[in-house]
Amino acid sequence: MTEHAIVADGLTKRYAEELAVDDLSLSISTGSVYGFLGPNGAGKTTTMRMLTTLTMPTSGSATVAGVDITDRPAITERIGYLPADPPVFDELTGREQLQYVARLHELGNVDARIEELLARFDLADAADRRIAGYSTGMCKKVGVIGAILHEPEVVLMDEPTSGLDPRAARTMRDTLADLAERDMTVFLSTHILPVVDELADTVGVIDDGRLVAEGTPAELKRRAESAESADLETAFLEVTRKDEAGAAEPAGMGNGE
Ligand SMILES: Nc1ncnc2c1ncn2[C@@H]1O[C@H](COP(=O)(O)OP(=O)(O)OP(=O)(O)O)[C@@H](O)[C@H]1O
Repeated sequence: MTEHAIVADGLTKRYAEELAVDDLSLSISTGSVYGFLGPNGAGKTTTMRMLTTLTMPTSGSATVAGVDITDRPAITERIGYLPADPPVFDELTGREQLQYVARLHELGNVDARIEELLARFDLADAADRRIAGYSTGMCKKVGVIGAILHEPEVVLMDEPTSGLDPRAARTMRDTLADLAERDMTVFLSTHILPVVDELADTVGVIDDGRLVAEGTPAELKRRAESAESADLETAFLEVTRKDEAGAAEPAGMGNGE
């Protein structure tokens, strides 16, 4: 196992005039939970899509689980990805969808693990109904189970708790904590800051495609100007605050000193 589960070096993605991700470098320790925050349109999904081989960087490089992101087959085996809208087939049942995922990963018989995960996410009763009749949250749960079924080394999740009711969101947070306990690296993008505050070892804040702050949740809170009562939301608002020219101020970037 490599010391760093995710390493990005100058990762950049340009869409025509839009510089979606700008010279992003990351070094994320194996077994840690990394909370990736940023305003709408900051470049979070684009970053995750590059790290999961779904889109090619314009320049820069990265490895995930020790594999270069140009090696799609090897990466696919080692990572799990939950996009904001999980890719599920409406015509399948939840159980069939997960059996399909198991076949894609050539997992052999994982029926017991599927049952256990369905039960954990309170989906056992719906497992034999077609996904077409599922709610948004139920689809999300199937997507989550599909992303972790093959016990990947690194799991990247885009808004894993959005659309989940409070009990399911709790289960999701417990599951993510449990995965990290088992040395899986979790890269988590969300707008729900308490989730990051609770789970993340390190937080990175991206704004206009650039990493504008990075540190532990406690460090980011300490660096907020109103440090006395600062929470992660205050810290987030400060590091993503725009100056008059509209550029993010580089406040808060550093090594915590
Ligand atoms: N396929 C694409 N073609 C052109 N522009 C794109 C494409 N995908 C993303 N962008 C642009 O890149 C920028 C970053 O988008 P991205 O989806 O990565 O942001 P995000 O941080 O995930 O936002 P949100 O929090 O709203 O999901 C945005 O300006 C977006 O319009």
